[in-house]
Parts: sequence; structure tokens; C-alpha cells
Amino acid sequence: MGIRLGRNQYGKAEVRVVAVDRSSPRHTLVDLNVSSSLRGDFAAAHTAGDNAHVLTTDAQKNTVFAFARDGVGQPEEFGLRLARHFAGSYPWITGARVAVESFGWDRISVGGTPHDHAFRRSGGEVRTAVVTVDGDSEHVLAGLTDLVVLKTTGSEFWGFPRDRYTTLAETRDRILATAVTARWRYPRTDLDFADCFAGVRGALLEAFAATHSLALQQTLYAMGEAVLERFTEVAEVRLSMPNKHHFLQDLSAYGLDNPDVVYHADDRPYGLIEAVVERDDVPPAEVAWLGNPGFC
Ligand SMILES: O=c1[nH]c(=O)c2[nH]c(=O)[nH]c2[nH]1
Repeated sequence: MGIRLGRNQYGKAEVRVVAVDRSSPRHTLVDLNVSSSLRGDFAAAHTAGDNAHVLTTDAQKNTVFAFARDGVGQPEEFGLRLARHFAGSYPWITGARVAVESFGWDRISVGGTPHDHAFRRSGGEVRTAVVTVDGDSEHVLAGLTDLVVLKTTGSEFWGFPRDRYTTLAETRDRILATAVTARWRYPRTDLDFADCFAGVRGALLEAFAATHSLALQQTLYAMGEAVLERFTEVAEVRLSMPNKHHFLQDLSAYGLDNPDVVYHADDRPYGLIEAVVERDDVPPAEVAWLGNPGFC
């Protein structure tokens, strides 16, 4: 019985880089968390401790900072620059994956005027990009995590089967809340990534709001469908959405009624609804998704 090295990749995870554009008195900043992974022939490093093929993770980290010196641009563009560089650097490096998280900063307003160089972190939502260069092919996944949304009505859940452990009451009106993680794939790289991101994010939000929900599964599908209907640039959307349960709190012990006013926002356990919504006429690109932790 033989033993061999299977699929492998290595790189520097979570390089935190902040780049300030001071070219005008009105500064701008980008705040990124960048992770690189290289693929190729690194067998000897694993099986013999021979590092002749190992572009160090330290050099990968330095490259991220060096490339940020020339301006970062959109997260997808920064990922493409880095992934192309790594994949082209040595003949034995056949592919590179660069994942970028982008944290937003809003200007602080002073007396109603947005300040030139003072910012506050905007919410918990994070914009993401994952770029994979694999031989001659390039793949871009855009996305977001922790887009937290809630509807106070317009959500029902009923019609499910009842076994001996099913205790959930059917409801014709409940709070629906989730934290959206979405990734979507562009089959091209010559796009206005800022415009596309804003449009897709808007489509996700509008579909969440406008869909009268009979299940979070239905809302998720409607959100993916809205993106694909509006944006021909998008080949598929993968969504992961926890059902952030809000249970009506029983106030009867204090002699109070509760006509759908006071809820307990439970943080766990939570339902977790996940799906791919895709075009049936676009070939799949599983390599674009390789190495993404979790479902998305
Ligand atoms: O939208 C929902 N989908 C489910 O699958 C489910 N299961 C559950 O207990 N509540 C809900 N809500």
C-alpha cells in the first residue's frame, strides 16, 4: 500500500493592509485582509523538505504590501494583479488563489460636512473577492458577508410535515432576519467591478424586502434569481443565510399581553439555509470555488 501527497496549496493568510490615497486633501483609504495560496509542484517540500520550489509565504506577504504601494483599486482588481503575478512567477507555480476582504470606512461628518481625513468603520458588512488563476484560466468571485437584514412582517412558515418531534407552530406572520453571505461568479474579468458590486448588492436587498416569504429557502432563491435576472455578467450565485430566529416573548408572568411587540432575538441554534442559484447554460467552474472555507 503506497502513500502519496494529495492536493495541496500554501500561502500567507490574512495580510492586513491599509492604503491611504493622499493625492488630494480629501484622503481616501482602503482596508484589506488579503490571503494568498499557491498551487503547483511543491511535492519535494512536503516529502523531502526540499524548499527549492517554495516561494516563501513571507515574500507573498511582502508582495501584497509592495503592490498596494501603487494603489489598490477594486478588491477584484487587486486580487487579479496579485494572482497573475504569483501564477507567473516560477514555472512550477501553476496557479494562485487570492482572497480579499475589504472593510468599509465612512467619513465622519462635522457640522454636517463629511470630514477630509476622519473616518468611522461602516457596520459589520464585509465586501469579498476571491481570484483564482489556474493555468490559462482566470476566475473572479465577488461577494459580501454579514449583510444583516430583517423584515418585521411579510413572512410566513407553514405546511411542513409533522413527525413526533415537530413542535413548531405554523405561522402566517413572523419576523424574518438573516445575515447574508453571498458569492457570485463573473465569467469575465473586464468588468466595472465597483458598479457590478453595487448593483448585485442592491438586487439582493430589494429581493429580500420585496419577496413575500413563505420560507427563508424561497427568499434565498428569489434573491439569487433577482441577481441573475438583472446581471448577465453573473454566472451563478451562492448564498448562505442563517435564520436569525425571533421568538415572541411570553410576558404573561408579569400580567402583560404581547400582541407581536416584544421578541427574544435568539443567537443559537439557528437554521442555516444554503444554495447555489445558477444559469443552466453556463458551464460550471468548480476551480473558482476550490479552497473556499464553508459552503460559500
Ligand atoms: O424559513 C424557514 N425554513 C425552515 O426550513 C425552517 N425550519 C424551521 O424550524 N423554521 C424554518 N423557517
